[in-house]
Amino acid sequence: MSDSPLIVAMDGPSGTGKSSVSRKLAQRLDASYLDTGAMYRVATLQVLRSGVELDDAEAIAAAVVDLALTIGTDPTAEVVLLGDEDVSGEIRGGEVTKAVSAVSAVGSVRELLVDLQRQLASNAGRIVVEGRDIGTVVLPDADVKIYLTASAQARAQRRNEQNIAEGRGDDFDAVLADVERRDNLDSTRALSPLRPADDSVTVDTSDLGIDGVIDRLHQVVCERTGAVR
Ligand SMILES: Nc1ncnc2c1ncn2[C@@H]1O[C@H](COP(=O)(O)OP(=O)(O)OP(=O)(O)O)[C@@H](O)[C@H]1O
Ligand SMILES: Nc1ccn([C@H]2C[C@H](O)[C@@H](COP(=O)(O)O)O2)c(=O)n1
Repeated sequence: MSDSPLIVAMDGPSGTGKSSVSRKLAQRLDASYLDTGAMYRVATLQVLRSGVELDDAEAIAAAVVDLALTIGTDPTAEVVLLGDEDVSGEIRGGEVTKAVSAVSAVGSVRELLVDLQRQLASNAGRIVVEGRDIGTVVLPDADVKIYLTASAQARAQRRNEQNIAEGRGDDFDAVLADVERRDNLDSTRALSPLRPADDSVTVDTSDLGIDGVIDRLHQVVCERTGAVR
């Protein structure tokens, strides 16, 4: 068991496997895990419930001022609460997924959540943090920065298989269109757009299984930190 501080920033577009592999990598590294996408999804759920228009940035900002978000950092147990309500399932649904890029493009939403992300990371000591702007904006001094990529086709296929397994239907074309739409919105927005940090290591997961990706990422962390594997 290591107790030396370690921050791993994991960024990349939707469906590259960030959540699946970050959670397992964190366990292998004896570290905490933070899913920042889940935080933007909870903010989006609150915005949707408040009924404001998604093109009204001021109203979105007002809707999240009192966001009662609780997010766990234990990689073996997902905890995502809005107030006392477990919203871990609802935030993955189609309504939130469609709206999340619009809400996450609003500056005050980002300021609120980035502050919280930095606090959680600094309290954890050892942590894997995944999102879109972790290596570039949230934790620019992270010890290791990884940028996961995969073709849009591979990502849509994975997401569609996940939808089928979870009873959310089988519509590859719609899933691919949503993946491409979110890639475009996330990488072209004015604030903290999705892009690799200059000092990140890019890992293409298109032709790797989950275990192969985790082995590769563990190797990168060991190489970058000088740890023995
Ligand atoms: N290397 C892989 N090979 C096959 N399937 C994978 C691989 N990585 C992830 N998956 C599967 O792809 C789906 C999406 O993975 P995951 O949710 O981890 O991606 P993500 O990058 O976190 O996406 P998002 O940013 O949208 O949350 C899941 O069903 C996961 O099991
Ligand atoms: N650090 C982050 C994390 C996420 N987002 C936005 C962009 C995504 O489309 C959305 C949902 O993330 P996911 O659950 O798919 O990882 O949240 C962001 O802007 N910055």
